[in-house]
Amino acid sequence: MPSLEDELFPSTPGKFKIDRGHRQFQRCFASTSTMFLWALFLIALTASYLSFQSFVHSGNRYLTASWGGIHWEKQIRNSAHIQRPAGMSVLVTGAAGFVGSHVSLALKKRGDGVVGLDNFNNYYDPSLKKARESLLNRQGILVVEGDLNDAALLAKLFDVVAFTHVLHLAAQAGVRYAMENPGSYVHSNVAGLVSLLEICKSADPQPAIVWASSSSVYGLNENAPFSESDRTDRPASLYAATKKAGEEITHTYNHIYGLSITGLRFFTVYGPWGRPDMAYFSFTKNILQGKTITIYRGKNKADLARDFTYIDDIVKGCLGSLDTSGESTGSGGKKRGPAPYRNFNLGNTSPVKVPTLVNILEKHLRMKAKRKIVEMPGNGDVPFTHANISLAQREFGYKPTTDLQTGLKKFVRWYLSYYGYNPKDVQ
Ligand SMILES: O=C(O)[C@H]1O[C@H](OP(=O)(O)OP(=O)(O)OC[C@H]2O[C@@H](n3ccc(=O)[nH]c3=O)[C@H](O)[C@@H]2O)[C@H](O)[C@@H](O)[C@@H]1O
Repeated sequence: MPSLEDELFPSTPGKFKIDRGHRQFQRCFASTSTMFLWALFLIALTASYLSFQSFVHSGNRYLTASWGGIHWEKQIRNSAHIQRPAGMSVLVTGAAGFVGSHVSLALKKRGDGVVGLDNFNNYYDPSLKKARESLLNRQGILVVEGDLNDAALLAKLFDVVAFTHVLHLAAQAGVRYAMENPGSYVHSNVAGLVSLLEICKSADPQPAIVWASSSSVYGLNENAPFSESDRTDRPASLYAATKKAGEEITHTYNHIYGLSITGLRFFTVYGPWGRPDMAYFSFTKNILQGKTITIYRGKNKADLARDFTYIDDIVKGCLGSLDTSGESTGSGGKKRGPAPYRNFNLGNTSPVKVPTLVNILEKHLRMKAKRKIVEMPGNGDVPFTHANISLAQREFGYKPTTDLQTGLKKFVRWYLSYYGYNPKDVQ
């Protein structure tokens, strides 16, 4: 009997004499077998294509990912190592940021373990973030480069270290930039937050979470000073709206999964190593360069005012919040009982008008500002902020001690040395 191969590609046509019925049967059999073979061939081809694709995909991840591996895991463990009795191991998101870098150093200094996470985006000069990272590295703190939305990376970090706390400071900050790039606020402050909470809720043990909300949640609130019990349902900017959303989102994770949550409403934080996008920082730069600064003014020519809060006071507030956070009650995605849910104002309690801020800078810089006063554009700004801090005072003894004069003096000194000015030429 001819082989199937012979039947498909006969080497000598007409070699076999077969009757009609038999031939028809053979043709039919041959075409079924052919189809079967083709099908097999196609399945094999598809399977090898798919496995090749998955190899390329995972290979890419290993080739391009800046994280993973035994050495990397060892670095993470060392960085998270606790060096005091009853200390904590804290994952600090936004660790190369202004507040993140200061609190990371304070935690490490008192013997807590710290691992940083930061995506080093270019919202403002990333070299400043890298400089802050170098400071942290020198104190034995590792900052992992990665985004909150990278669930695989977050899961890996929790695989390697059973963090007791997460200090979540990574965010798209800035009130007015939200009109230029709204998507970045949703990406970091909403999607990124949920991505982080998903990992935290599934972790076993679950960490307690302290995170950065904002004084901007008070929006158009007119009760002064602002209390945590005041309305926060009238945000004036998309930035504020995403922070308010964060407060609601964290509430659901507290309610469903038993995560301990503390939201901190920061009031216009300033100081050394600060954010170049903020007014006190850009005013300093422009005054030094002899450029005009724009000062916004509210309705009826009323000056705008902010409850400017010095970074060292904020650091104390963050530490106090972490120390009193209480524990998450769930594990592996299951709630076992109610857990704390708190929101605190961290402000200075003494608002200062923006033109007064400029006067103070002029004094420390010994230079006159070229001022241009313009009506506040409808860009998300609120006329004033003023914190009532009695809740934080009661809960963890929060008491700001640095006034704007003193704080700006320290900032200016840092600014001049960081950017290489000779203070004598200026002051
Ligand atoms: O407290 C907060 O919740 C917020 O504080 C700051 O937001 P903001 O108070 O607007 O701080 P700046 O951007 O430094 O502005 C301070 C004041 O200077 C004014 N300003 C700003 C820029 C400018 O060119 N001219 C000017 O007069 C603003 O209108 C505002 O009244 C931060 O940028 C936010 O990330 C933070 O969440």
